[in-house]
Amino acid sequence: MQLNKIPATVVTGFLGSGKTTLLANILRQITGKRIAVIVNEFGEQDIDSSLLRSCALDCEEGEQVASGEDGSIYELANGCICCTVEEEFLPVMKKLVERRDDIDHILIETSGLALPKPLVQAFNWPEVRQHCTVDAIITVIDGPAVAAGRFANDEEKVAAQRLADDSLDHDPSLRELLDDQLSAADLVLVSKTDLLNADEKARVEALVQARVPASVKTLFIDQTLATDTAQLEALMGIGAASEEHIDKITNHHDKHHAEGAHHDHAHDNFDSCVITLGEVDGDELAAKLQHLLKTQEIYRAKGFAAIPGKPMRRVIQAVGERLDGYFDRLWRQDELRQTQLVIIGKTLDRDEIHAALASAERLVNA
Ligand SMILES: Nc1nc2c(ncn2[C@@H]2O[C@H](COP(=O)(O)OP(=O)(O)OP(=O)(O)O)[C@@H](O)[C@H]2O)c(=O)[nH]1
Repeated sequence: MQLNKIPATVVTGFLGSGKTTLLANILRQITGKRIAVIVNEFGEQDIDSSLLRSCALDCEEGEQVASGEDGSIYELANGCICCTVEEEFLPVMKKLVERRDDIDHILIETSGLALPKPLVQAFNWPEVRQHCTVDAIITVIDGPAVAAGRFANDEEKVAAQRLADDSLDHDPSLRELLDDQLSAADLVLVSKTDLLNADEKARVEALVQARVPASVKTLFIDQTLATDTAQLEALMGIGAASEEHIDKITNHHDKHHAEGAHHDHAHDNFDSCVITLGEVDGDELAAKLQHLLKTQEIYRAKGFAAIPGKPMRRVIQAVGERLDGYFDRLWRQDELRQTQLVIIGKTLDRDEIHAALASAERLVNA
């Protein structure tokens, strides 16, 4: 029976593309809907749920986010949601189904390295199918990163490059991840378009269009989405019932399996580490991190810094080489004032990273 199923929106997209920002905007702006949130992170520290939780509290809408015995936001243990569907995702969905009278919508953020397909297939399990439907799979892609060719060059360039030199093709695991995350999309959001000029926008659009069917819409978004309640509401009412056609979607990952090739998930090539420090000098931390972003293969860094004399915690966000920081909320009395950063990349030298960032701590203690 289709009536009264709880709609679930699955938000997917590469590391740092803007998924948590989208969820935070929805939680702040969509009032009057009780939204349950499931987040899954790659990396051993749940930064996103902390950001979302503080956003949900800011909203002063206690009822807005469905509250569960383990809090309003369900965190799935580290790693990749698509590999742990049965052990982790299904039990959470069963809990939500039990509480279905208190929930109007479910928002699911996959880790930046996950494929949405196995997760959406879980909506066809009898216990879930009866009560929930996937309203849409929304794939967020980082406009500036795609425009810069981080995942794949536009088709003409790729063809020309292949002719010239096979080795010039981009990291195939990133290209395949982009393809696979796009192949499942019911809607594509190109984020950070405030950082794109018209040519770059056109390039990104062409690249997306080459990878999704004509029926899949692409929307360009920027920070103005934060207050565009009508648009945010529209994103949650797409009605795609994605679980009904998910099996038909083919992707590189399934193809490799079908060919019997030994092929790991994209995330198997990625490393992550957590750096924990005490209070740090904010400028020194930024300078050292900026240097590391240039010299190590770091795709993503995020976390919180404790700055001496500052009553608020500082959020640290890095995507590629772009580093950003802002104070989000007061440190709570029961919280340890410490600095904690999750770093995600390839072949990371944890000791070098720790030593570099620890100089920001030494400066405070000097
Ligand atoms: N300039 C600009 N920055 C943005 C926009 N959307 C997100 N960002 C920034 O991009 C960075 C990453 O955003 P997140 O929303 O945390 O990305 P994510 O996809 O959740 O990241 P992971 O969970 O680590 O995969 C943050 O510093 C955001 O502030 C945008 O529209 N414009």
